[in-house]
Amino acid sequence: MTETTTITVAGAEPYDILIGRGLLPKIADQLGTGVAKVLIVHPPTLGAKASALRESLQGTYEVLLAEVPDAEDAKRIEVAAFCWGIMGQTDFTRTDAVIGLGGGATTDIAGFIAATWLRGVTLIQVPTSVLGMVDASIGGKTGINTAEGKNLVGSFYAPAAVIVDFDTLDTIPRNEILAGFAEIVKAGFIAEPEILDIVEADVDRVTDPTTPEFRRVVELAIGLKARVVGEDFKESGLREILNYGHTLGHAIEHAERYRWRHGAAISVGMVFAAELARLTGSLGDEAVDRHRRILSSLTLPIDYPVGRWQTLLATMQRDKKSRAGMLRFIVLDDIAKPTVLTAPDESMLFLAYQEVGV
Ligand SMILES: NC(=O)c1ccc[n+]([C@@H]2O[C@H](COP(=O)([O-])OP(=O)(O)OC[C@H]3O[C@@H](n4cnc5c(N)ncnc54)[C@H](O)[C@@H]3O)[C@@H](O)[C@H]2O)c1
Ligand SMILES: O=C(O)C(=O)C[C@@H](O)[C@H](O)[C@H](O)COP(=O)(O)O
Ligand SMILES: [Zn+2]
Repeated sequence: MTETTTITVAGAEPYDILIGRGLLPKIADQLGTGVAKVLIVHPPTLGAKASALRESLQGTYEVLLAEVPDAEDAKRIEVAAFCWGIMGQTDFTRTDAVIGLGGGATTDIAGFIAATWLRGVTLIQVPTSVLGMVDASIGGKTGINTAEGKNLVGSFYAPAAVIVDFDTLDTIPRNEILAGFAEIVKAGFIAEPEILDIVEADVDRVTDPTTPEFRRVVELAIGLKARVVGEDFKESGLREILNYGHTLGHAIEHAERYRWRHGAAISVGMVFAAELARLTGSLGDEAVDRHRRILSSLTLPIDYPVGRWQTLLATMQRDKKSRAGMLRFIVLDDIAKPTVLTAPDESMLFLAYQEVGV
């Protein structure tokens, strides 16, 4: 029997994150009373798990399935409209509930339709990827992409519960585990250096979901995310630290038409942010090299073609952290000392980019 860890996210409407194994039967407890219909939003890869979940809830609830496209292809307005269509045709009311079952892209679109249908219905997030477990399913950032950029439309909408069940990882491809580690390592660099030590000690053990090392780093990353979003739900300050590596990372995802994994793109983005901090004099060589060593040990990319700079710069201008046309980056003064760098000189940005450029 595996122990269940419960982490509560503070805020106007606090909610629990349950972490462990064999937790899917607990979903019914989290739905509360008064729910009649449940819509499970899932990608094709999670079809069998969605059907099993439907079986377990059927009888108590009327369970509907919305199969959405895989990965980033789900984060489109047409997919939201498809889900709203199902809800409209089945008289889905304000007391019904949405379950997001899948990776971060699925939980982002599931959150978005729950936030917008009738201006908000109950949402339970059931992440099935490492990245979804440690980051995307927590904190209520929901959203879709537009032609101009990533996550440009969305809302802050907290789930009623997050169920992190490691049993759901039994089908996850190895490369998706490693992509998820980019966000775990991000948590290490911005606030939880113990994560970095554990990854450095044995990368094979820490990336094996059956080991205590895996559980430890996942719980550290979840704990950090829960603390940060509990304090600053709408990203008016502290929450920006969770965007470490994302300014360039999102621009790379957009430039690559989402063929790059989110974790891979922010891996390059973190090395870029580290190089930027080295150029401003706030981060030493060893800390920058540590970024490269750790991310490479996870087989994550640490460079990108140098000729794409102008395209990336144009996309970065639309980043949500920009203010009055000024670019802002999360950088480190040291490991676990994140800060905001506002309007760095364009020549310095290009110099930092050349350091990651190939
Ligand atoms: N809302 C937030 O706070 C937040 C935070 C971080 C990332 N995100 C978003 O999350 C997304 C990235 O998340 P992701 O890496 O989980 O991507 P994803 O949802 O695309 O999942 C990655 C791949 O793994 C597959 N998969 C997931 N679980 C599986 C399982 N158990 N078995 C087999 N296959 C499985 C998916 O079908 C997909 O092909 C991006 O869109 C990113 O912007 C959001
Ligand atoms: O929760 C947050 O806040 C984050 O920034 C977490 C990021 O890992 C995540 O990718 C998020 O979706 C990025 O947000 P955005 O506001 O830059 O779109
Ligand atoms: Zn991210």
